[in-house]
Amino acid sequence: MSGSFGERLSAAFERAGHLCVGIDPHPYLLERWGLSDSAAGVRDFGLRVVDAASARAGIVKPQVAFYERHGSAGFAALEDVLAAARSAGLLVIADAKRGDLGTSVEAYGQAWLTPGSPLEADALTVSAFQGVGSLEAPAALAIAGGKGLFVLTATSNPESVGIQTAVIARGEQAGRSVSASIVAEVNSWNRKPLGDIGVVIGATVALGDYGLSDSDLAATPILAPGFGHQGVGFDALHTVYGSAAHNVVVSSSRAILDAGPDGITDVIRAQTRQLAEVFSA
Ligand SMILES: O=c1ccn([C@@H]2O[C@H](COP(=O)(O)O)[C@@H](O)[C@H]2O)c(=O)[nH]1
Repeated sequence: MSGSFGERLSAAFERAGHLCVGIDPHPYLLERWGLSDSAAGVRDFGLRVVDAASARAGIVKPQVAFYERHGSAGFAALEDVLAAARSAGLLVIADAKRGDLGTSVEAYGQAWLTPGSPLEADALTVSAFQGVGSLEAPAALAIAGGKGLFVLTATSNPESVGIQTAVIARGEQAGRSVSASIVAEVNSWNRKPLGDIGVVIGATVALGDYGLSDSDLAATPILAPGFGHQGVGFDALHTVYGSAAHNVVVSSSRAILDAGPDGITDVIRAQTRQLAEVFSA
């Protein structure tokens, strides 16, 4: 592995496009895939998705919660899925949404972003509820080691609107929305053309409602759930993200996984093609 996370993400976009295949072994999907709702089932599911994604997409995003359901055996399964994805040359975003402060959040960073660690991924989703500054240690670790973070900023779920559009009352970010303050602070860690510390901005949101504009995101990687099962079509990409669309990791889980083990390769191929058309239009 060489280069910064931003460089590796740009290379993945260039090589394989912007699709990020979600690895979300929901119980209903395990049943549909003929697998048991067990650690062995989620392991098999993850490995099959990795196999289908490799050579057809550049990025995968395992949803850690579905592995954590199975305790230590689930984490062992996840370790195998992460290792298989990375050795297949896929960029891996662990969707674990970790957040804390001081040495505790530093330990989360070490768990997911240290080269050679059992749960090594290329990037980790994190929460800034304790302040973006609380993420300093994992951000420094990521930047030093060629890894990335994606900070929850304007999430795709409707329940988030109140808290994420709330206006900051005190401190250096006073007057900005919570989302805009997260973007401003994250950007202080980023360098052009594409930084290592990204944000999660769902495809279901309108940037303006959050006090954001596409020009704020010129060098910021954007992890974008909300496509497919949550209702947004790929053709909305430029409308939602404007000039920042070229930085978007287009996350799609159930809209791919619903195809089952026999249909998944065709769906990944089709979604990759659709996205390439959106970017070339
Ligand atoms: O704002 C957010 C942040 C994360 N997610 C996660 O992305 C996938 C979406 O799955 P779909 O099946 O494509 O809807 C899932 O793992 C969520 O936990 C999100 O949806 N929104």
